[in-house]
Amino acid sequence: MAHKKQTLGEFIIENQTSFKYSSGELSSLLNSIRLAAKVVNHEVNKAGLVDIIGASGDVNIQGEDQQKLDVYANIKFIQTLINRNIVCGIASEEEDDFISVNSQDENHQNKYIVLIDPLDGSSNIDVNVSVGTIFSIYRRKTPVGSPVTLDDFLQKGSQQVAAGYIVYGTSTMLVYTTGDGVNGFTLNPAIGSFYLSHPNMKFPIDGKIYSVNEGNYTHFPQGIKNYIKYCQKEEGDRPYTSRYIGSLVSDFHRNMIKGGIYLYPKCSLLEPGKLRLLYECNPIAFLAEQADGKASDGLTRILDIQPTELHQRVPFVCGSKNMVDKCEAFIREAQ
Ligand SMILES: O=P(O)(O)OC[C@H]1O[C@](O)(COP(=O)(O)O)[C@@H](O)[C@@H]1O
Ligand SMILES: [Mg+2]
Ligand SMILES: [Mg+2]
Repeated sequence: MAHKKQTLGEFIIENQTSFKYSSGELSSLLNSIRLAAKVVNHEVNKAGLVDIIGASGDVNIQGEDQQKLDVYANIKFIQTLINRNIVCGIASEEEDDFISVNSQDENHQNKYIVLIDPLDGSSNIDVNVSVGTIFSIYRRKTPVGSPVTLDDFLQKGSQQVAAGYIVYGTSTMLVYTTGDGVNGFTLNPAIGSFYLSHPNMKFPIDGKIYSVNEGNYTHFPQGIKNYIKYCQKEEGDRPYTSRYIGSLVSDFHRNMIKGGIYLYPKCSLLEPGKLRLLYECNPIAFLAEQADGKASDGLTRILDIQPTELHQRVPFVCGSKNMVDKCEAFIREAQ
């Protein structure tokens, strides 16, 4: 059956022309991400058997203990992109600063930058719960041939040319958009190819699942507390079901398929929230909107936020449109 489905490689080439700036460069970049995803997937799948479980002993710029798999995935994605000379700059959750790739070489005509969360859901690595990788792609702003600058990375999410994630779960899937809808591909481990399994993915406009770390409830803003109470109230089609995996990619993926809302609000413990705008919220928000869902910081559309720092955090509300609208209404009301 699998052989009848289109492979990711075929899909990328076939859809190249629908891409505004189609020059083949973006296709090569997506293919490099596809390759790195397979390499990391191979390591994730045998996590219990090789020395890839646990902390690496290092701390990243966010003050978080880097897990061995964070470091491994970070190296594999960066190496794959640099070795294929396919980007001019890379930023990663696990790197303090952005990496300028060969940009001194004026012949270096590459025009794309990539921002990655190499391993999302790090707290779940050791307990065999699904984790992911998130990527976001922009055209550089600075002229080709000149060194990339921070400005190239601090672009609004609305400027993304492509975004996606890989979820390493019961099956491994790569889901992405180039601004022309969202498509999901499942890896056939026996053949080592991704096949189009979820064409044209769409958020149900409404859902019955809410995903939030309720352990932080007492620290949440009043509007969020009111919305969570609303989700739990015995009324109409409520209470909703609480589902929280603790891996943004996996919670988002489930909610996109079944209908639901994910919240990581600001709270007095974590101002202004935990998730990073550039390589978590922007790519997930781009996918959400391309799948008829919605994403904001509770008030402002995520893709309209002007970034000011590489690792800045923002509150995040994302999912089925009607549910996000409702949550935002509670936030505005409480304000
Ligand atoms: O444990 P908490 O505070 O609920 O946070 C869980 C959230 O943090 C994250 O793990 C942050 O991502 P990283 O694992 O890439 O740092 C999200 O995937 C997840 O949704
Ligand atoms: Mg993450
Ligand atoms: Mg991470």
